[in-house]
Amino acid sequence: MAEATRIMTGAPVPDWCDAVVPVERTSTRRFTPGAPLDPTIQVDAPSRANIRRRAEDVAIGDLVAAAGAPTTARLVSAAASAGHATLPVHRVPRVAVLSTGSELVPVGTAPGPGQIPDSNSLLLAACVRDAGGVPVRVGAVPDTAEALRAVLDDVAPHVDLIVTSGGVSAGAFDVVKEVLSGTQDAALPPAQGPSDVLLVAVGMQPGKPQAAARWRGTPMLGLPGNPVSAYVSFRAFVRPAVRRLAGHLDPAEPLVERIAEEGWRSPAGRQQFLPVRFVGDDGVAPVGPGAHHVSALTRADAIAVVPPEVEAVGPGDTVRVMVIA
Ligand SMILES: Nc1nc2c(c(=O)[nH]1)N[C@H]1C(S)=C(S)[C@@H](COP(=O)(O)OP(=O)(O)OC[C@H]3O[C@@H](n4cnc5c(N)ncnc54)[C@H](O)[C@@H]3O)O[C@H]1N2
Ligand code: MOO
Repeated sequence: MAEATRIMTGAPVPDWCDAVVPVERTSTRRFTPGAPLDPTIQVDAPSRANIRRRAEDVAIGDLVAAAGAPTTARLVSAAASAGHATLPVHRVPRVAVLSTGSELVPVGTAPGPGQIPDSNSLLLAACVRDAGGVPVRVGAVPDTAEALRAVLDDVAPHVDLIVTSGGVSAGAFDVVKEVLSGTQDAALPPAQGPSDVLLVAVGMQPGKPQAAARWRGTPMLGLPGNPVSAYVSFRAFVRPAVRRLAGHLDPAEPLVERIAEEGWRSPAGRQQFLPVRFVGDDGVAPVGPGAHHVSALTRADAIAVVPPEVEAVGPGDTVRVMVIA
């Protein structure tokens, strides 16, 4: 003969009880407010059944959230359950995105002769969001040093990173290069202009011309203007920076291995970033002859990253790819 008492889900278990039986498995069937409890339990109660033990989820000293872990809804719940009303977190980085080019018109405005829509500022702003930052989209800035300097002065104090597109190559109007190289600003101290300037040709294709600097102390990355180059450069250089600023401990792009279904050529001495689509379970193939066109990116599932010493990828070769989420 055993004794029983009524208990609701979540209530503390009296210390003389050693099991909990769901009401629908007793002769009472369901609790009715005010009705007397039927004293007869018709089931065998396996010992310890339906009792949640103290610390069975998390014990004192268990790790609930590792440093650098993303503050997901699940992590917030676990921390709250362990009694943490606040957590030390990294601020979501604010990233200014601006395009340079006097040929650019805002998206939605019909381009005249010699003009094109400023697609890069939308592309890069969306990439910043995907990377976990807040984009501050400045839009297009004409190719004059005065205009670019004024915009950089304006945004630098309010953001954690500035990303520009265009104006870093060898043209006559390569304005990012001009203002960073400081030819006109040799006398400006770093607090009023550029410092730590790198204007480089990176051994990659596309994306060869790149710039890195600080503007009035704020980090700045200058990407090439060609839209596919801008996208690939964002994935290679900017996304890891945004993730680092957001507090990720391992901000690098993960590469996964796939098998080339078709072969393609790769430039000697440059790391190739080629838009590819997934084929079958583990294959990839180039998206087509227009891989340097921005519309090709919409058909791509990943970017194949081919090392500089490889001049041709053959069918059946293993290639490493960055997946486009
Ligand atoms: N003499 C040389 N010319 C070029 C070289 C070189 O080494 N020597 N490099 C080539 C490479 S590689 C690239 S990439 C481009 C990059 O040059 P810039 O970063 O200075 O880019 P821009 O000339 O400003 O623009 C290139 C191309 O992309 C279009 N563009 C620019 N911004 C946008 C935007 N916001 N949205 C859409 N499209 C944009 C721009 O109109 C040009 O057609 O230089 C090569 N030349
Ligand atoms: O390397 Mo450029 O970046 O050819 O497109």
